[in-house]
Amino acid sequence: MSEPIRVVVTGAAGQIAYSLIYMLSRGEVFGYDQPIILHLLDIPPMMEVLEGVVMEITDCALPLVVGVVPTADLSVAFKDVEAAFMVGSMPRKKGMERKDLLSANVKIFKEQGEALDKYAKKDVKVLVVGNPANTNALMCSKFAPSIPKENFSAMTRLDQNRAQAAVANRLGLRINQVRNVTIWGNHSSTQFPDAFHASAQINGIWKPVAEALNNSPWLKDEFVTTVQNRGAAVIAARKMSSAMSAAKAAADHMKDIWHGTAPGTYTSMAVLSDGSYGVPADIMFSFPVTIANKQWKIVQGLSVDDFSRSKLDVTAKELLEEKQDAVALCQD
Ligand SMILES: NC(=O)C1=CN([C@@H]2O[C@H](COP(=O)(O)OP(=O)(O)OC[C@H]3O[C@@H](n4cnc5c(N)ncnc54)[C@H](O)[C@@H]3O)[C@@H](O)[C@H]2O)C=CC1
Ligand SMILES: O=C(O)CCC(=O)C(=O)O
Repeated sequence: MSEPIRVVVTGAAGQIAYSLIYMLSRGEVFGYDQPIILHLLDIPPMMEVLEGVVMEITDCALPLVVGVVPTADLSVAFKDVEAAFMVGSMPRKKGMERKDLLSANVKIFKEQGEALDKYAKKDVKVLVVGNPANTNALMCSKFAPSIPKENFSAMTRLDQNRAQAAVANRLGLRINQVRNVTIWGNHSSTQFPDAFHASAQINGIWKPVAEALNNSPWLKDEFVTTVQNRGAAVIAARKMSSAMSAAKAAADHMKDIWHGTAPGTYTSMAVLSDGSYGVPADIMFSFPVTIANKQWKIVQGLSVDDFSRSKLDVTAKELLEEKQDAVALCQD
């Protein structure tokens, strides 16, 4: 067995963490032979609830969990961690847009960025889940200057999973018979779910999804709006935001960072824009990426027609506005 790694989950007493911790503890992310020490951070009023979560982890009798550190202290939570799931923050309620959470949440990511900078391993991989995830990730990285910016990403994998599932359902295929659906931009209702570069396996042969769907207008309208608004639809139905699917997506995202993407496939994550595809630099924008040796690379050379261009521009504009607001909030 390898040496244990330290993994922090923030918002550990909350609903996403409740599903995520189990997946991590089973070995689904870091490997079935990788022991872990779980660092579980929440705020002081949640310590009793967190104690209950710790009891349950113990009672699961999970061989890979060799230590659990529940805490409300940032210096303990981030000490020597190699992977960070930044979930802890307020979720939106019915009728809110995710960016409405900026004023409530961004300072959490400022403070926790500073703590990562001080206490975490310098090669820590940081996944921001808490909304508005892209801009929180940007600010978190800005307040952790000693950690490479490339180590920070924000989660759009849930949107990708939703999009992949929607295409598979439409074509009557299994989920693994659809690949390379991309989410561009913000984890918000301006995101652009793009199946124009995706493929579907039909009768054993991979072909473009657009061809499989006979260039159906669905790909430009209902598919896009359904994925954009899926989070709100879950809130309307459940009266709480998505949690099981969010935890699964967080696990998928970090698993790809740890083990890489499969040949011929790519995945979506919000990473620091370098100006690829005409996207402004220095915002956390979701791109298609390949990953090897825990390093991502933006997939280059995908065609962007006028329809896609206008979608990319709208979501980039929103991220620039969020960034401006976040910078102002973090100056207070
Ligand atoms: N990027 C994505 O695709 C998704 C993002 N989200 C976001 O994830 C976040 C968490 O969602 P849930 O787990 O459902 O919320 P929740 O309310 O069930 O849990 C959040 C937890 O964070 C804790 N928390 C609050 N401030 C904290 C701080 N400063 N430090 C540490 N912990 C703190 C709370 O006490 C609570 O236990 C929300 O912002 C939500 O909008 C949710 C689903 C998908
Ligand atoms: O929609 C929200 O604001 C919370 C959950 C979420 O981000 C999602 O379901 O995509």
